[in-house]
Amino acid sequence: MLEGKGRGVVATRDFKPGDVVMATPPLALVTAHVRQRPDGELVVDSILDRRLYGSKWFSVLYDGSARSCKAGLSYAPQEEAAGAVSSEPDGRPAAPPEPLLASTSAPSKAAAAAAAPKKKGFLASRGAGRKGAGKGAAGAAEAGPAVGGAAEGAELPLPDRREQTRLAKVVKFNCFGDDAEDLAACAARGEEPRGHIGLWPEFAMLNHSCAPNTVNYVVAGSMVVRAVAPIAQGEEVTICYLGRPQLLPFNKRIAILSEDYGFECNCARCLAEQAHVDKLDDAFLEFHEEVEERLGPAFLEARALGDTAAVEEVAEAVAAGLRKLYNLFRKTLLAPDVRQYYIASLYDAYDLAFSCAAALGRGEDGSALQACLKSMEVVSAGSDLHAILAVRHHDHVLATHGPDSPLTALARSALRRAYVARYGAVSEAVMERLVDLNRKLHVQADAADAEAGATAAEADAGAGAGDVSA
Ligand SMILES: C[S@@+](CC[C@H](N)C(=O)[O-])C[C@H]1O[C@@H](n2cnc3c(N)ncnc32)[C@H](O)[C@@H]1O
Repeated sequence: MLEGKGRGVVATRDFKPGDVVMATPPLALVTAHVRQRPDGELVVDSILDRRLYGSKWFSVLYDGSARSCKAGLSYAPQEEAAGAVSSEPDGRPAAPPEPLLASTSAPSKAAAAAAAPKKKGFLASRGAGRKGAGKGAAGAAEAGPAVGGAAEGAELPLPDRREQTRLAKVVKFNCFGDDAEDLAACAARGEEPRGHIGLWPEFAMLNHSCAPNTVNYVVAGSMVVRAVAPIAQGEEVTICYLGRPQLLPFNKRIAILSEDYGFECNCARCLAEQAHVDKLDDAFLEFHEEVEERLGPAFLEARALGDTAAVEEVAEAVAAGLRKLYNLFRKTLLAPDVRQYYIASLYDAYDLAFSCAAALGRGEDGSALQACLKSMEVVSAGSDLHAILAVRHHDHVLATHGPDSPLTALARSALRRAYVARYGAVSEAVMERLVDLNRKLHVQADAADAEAGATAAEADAGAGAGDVSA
């Protein structure tokens, strides 16, 4: 039990960055094609179909009520024989269930009715926060039989409506999903990455921080949680529930966590940002709004129209806003760690600076890259974005300063730190392979971005809307 948080996970020994803190199989798992994230209701259906609600986990997992957060857990990790997953006491299948493909199952009426409204509340809907997360079923090509799971529970009667409602809430508050596994690692293993959503009960015991000390992702159906900072014995192990919104200012993060998860975030980052915002004279929150509501949409429109002058205007406004805030940071003598939290919460502004530089054909924006990379190290170490930004930053510094520069050596160390946090202490050869795959991924993503811009511009030109030069 942790003050104000219900139950949580506490380290029973010291961990260093890259160490695996937890690797645990799912109780239920639904997969889909890459870039699609199945709906959480399919997890409810999978649990009902396979009679997995017989698991003891359903009597102890958080269901949104304060009472359920206090239920005692008699969980003791099983001694694992040669890595086998043993299970019987908690009703978990002896082997991880075969994932149910989203395309094989249409939600049952009962479960759909019982499931909570499809809003953002599924932990999964925030996942690792990639753009374009799809909901709903996968393409049929992958369809396969829904097998495995709960043969031993097949005699269980279906739960009544009230119990089904609770089950849907347990899924809502405890499941996790993403629109892909780690793309580079999948490519290295020759696997097709897949969108997924599932319930990993031990993992669901982890509480949230906006600057967590671990990163998590799915490997072959299991949830892997890796330390991204030193974790001392007795310290709480935290994950981030937010995905991409993790990079928003504290007021937005707090609102999402309160609305979707019903708690007030008191993590070190939220407290630090909140405590200092008065000193910044509202300039920080106003600039963020300006980027979100005016400059971001103006950039997209200008890029689609190929209006270079308008892109330039946006670039200048973003640069001026960031300069002004830096001066304020300096004047108000924000401590470096607090300043770093603010910089992380200005991620969208740096992202826009990148996009403007790319649309104007200027290549990488070195200072924006550095700020983004530092932000990742501080609040989102080991994330997929961290791995990609570390490569971009390294390649930019190498191209600008050459292989013998001390700056290139520093960039190389930052790259190594990112890869250790995400993939563990892998050999140089494996790291090189992963770096190369991530490099290709970001080149592809940039090309797709540019193409999207060009397509929009062509559509506009077709409608007689203007000059397509970008
Ligand atoms: C997936 S559960 C995590 C485990 C939970 N503490 C329990 O006892 O089952 C998510 C819920 O834990 C609580 N929680 C998680 N992180 C928290 C935090 N940083 N501060 C307060 N409550 C938190 C909230 O009630 C949240 O909805």
